[in-house]
Amino acid sequence: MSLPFITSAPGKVIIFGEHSAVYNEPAVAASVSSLRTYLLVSQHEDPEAVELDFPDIQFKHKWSHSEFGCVLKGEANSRALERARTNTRELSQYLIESLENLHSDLKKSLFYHAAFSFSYLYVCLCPEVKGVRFSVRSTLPIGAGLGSSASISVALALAMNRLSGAITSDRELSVQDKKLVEEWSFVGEKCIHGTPSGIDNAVATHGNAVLFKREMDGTTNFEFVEDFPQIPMLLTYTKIPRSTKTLVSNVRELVSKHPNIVKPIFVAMGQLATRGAEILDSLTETNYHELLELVRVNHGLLVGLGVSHPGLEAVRSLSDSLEIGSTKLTGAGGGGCALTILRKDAKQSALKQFKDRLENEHGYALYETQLGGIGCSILPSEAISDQDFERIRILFTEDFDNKHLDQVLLPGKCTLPWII
Ligand SMILES: Nc1ncnc2c1ncn2[C@@H]1O[C@H](COP(=O)(O)OP(=O)(O)O)[C@@H](O)[C@H]1O
Ligand SMILES: C[C@@](O)(CCOP(=O)(O)O)CC(=O)O
Ligand SMILES: [Mg+2]
Repeated sequence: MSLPFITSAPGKVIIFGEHSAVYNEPAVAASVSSLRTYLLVSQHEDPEAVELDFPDIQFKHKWSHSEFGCVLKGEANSRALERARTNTRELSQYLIESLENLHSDLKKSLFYHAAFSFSYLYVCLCPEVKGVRFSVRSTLPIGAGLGSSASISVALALAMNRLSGAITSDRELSVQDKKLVEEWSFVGEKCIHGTPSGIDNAVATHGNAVLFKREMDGTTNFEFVEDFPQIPMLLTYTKIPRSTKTLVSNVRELVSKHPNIVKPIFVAMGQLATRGAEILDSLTETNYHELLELVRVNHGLLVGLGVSHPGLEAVRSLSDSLEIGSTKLTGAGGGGCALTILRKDAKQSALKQFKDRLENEHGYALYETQLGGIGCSILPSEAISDQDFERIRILFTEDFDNKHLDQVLLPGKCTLPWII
């Protein structure tokens, strides 16, 4: 496999059905193609090194390839690895324990899940690869409910399947390629937050917008919402940190305490998502009002699950009082992002007041971004000149702000010939 090459995957916005998606209810999500994770895979100066650089979270770690011997060598390990490679529906307990030893120095840190997810995919997909550096940069806020965990899992899964030779095309990513990326990025999501539904990594893989459902038997069904309408919306990033893993496990506790109360909430959310997908598939002036209603009801149900936050309620109540539209939390909640679908008759003065107050009184960041667009993509080494590589390498090593990354790398906007 010739180096360097780059993979990329978008973030996402869940429009209807977060949390209930984990309990096999349908959910609707759309990619946010302009907010992405980028992974540069390049030659390492040390031929034995496997290095992981995450400048966005100030994390860098270099392993010597021999350190993975505790997972790769020996009969028992080979059998466990074979099982982990063939059965991706649940994580291999054996691998989890072996990798925990390898990462014992990181166990308590924020970086543990990212390093664990990387190593699990590495030992399963391309364990013989060494003398390589994996550098990750995101224009996507991390831990914000926009699917950064899924986006990095997709970028890693695509890169490692490329390194192993499982994905070779230099023209386009086939349906089979994307199925492989979706399957292994789901493993990456599980390493980061335990019991994902799979909607985040499915959207980050395929792009566009999907009505997604994970069946009881673990298989996934999804239909693309073709020609996803560009609905006027605002994304508010509260910058309130939270962990999807914690929020999802809190909901799990609630449903085990009150199954007869919480399960009907999940069913209602699933109904909401199905109706929402129908409306988005054939949006009209009349059913647009119903879309706003579904957003309002979905948020109320999420509040009932205990996954909102006073900082999110500030956004929701301001959008209500200014009558600009309907707001719901998006992603796991607990902070992170809120999605406001705007009324067609929202007054410009009210919109300006909404943005000014959230930015100046709360310190929130607002994104006016399009939904849908390009999913995972790869820039093969043949498409990267030495001059391009030098410019790109600096983007991954120096502290550049997001717009520099987008100018050079954003698929569909930059001049580089990304394969999608
Ligand atoms: N660019 C990145 N660099 C390193 N780790 C990342 C990056 N993006 C995501 N992660 C991992 O994903 C975790 C956030 O995932 P999660 O809590 O599901 O939030 P969300 O998916 O909403 O962003 C981070 O704590 C980190 O482990
Ligand atoms: C809460 C959930 O429905 C979405 C999590 O989204 P995020 O990691 O907060 O971006 C979990 C899932 O579906 O995997
Ligand atoms: Mg996540």
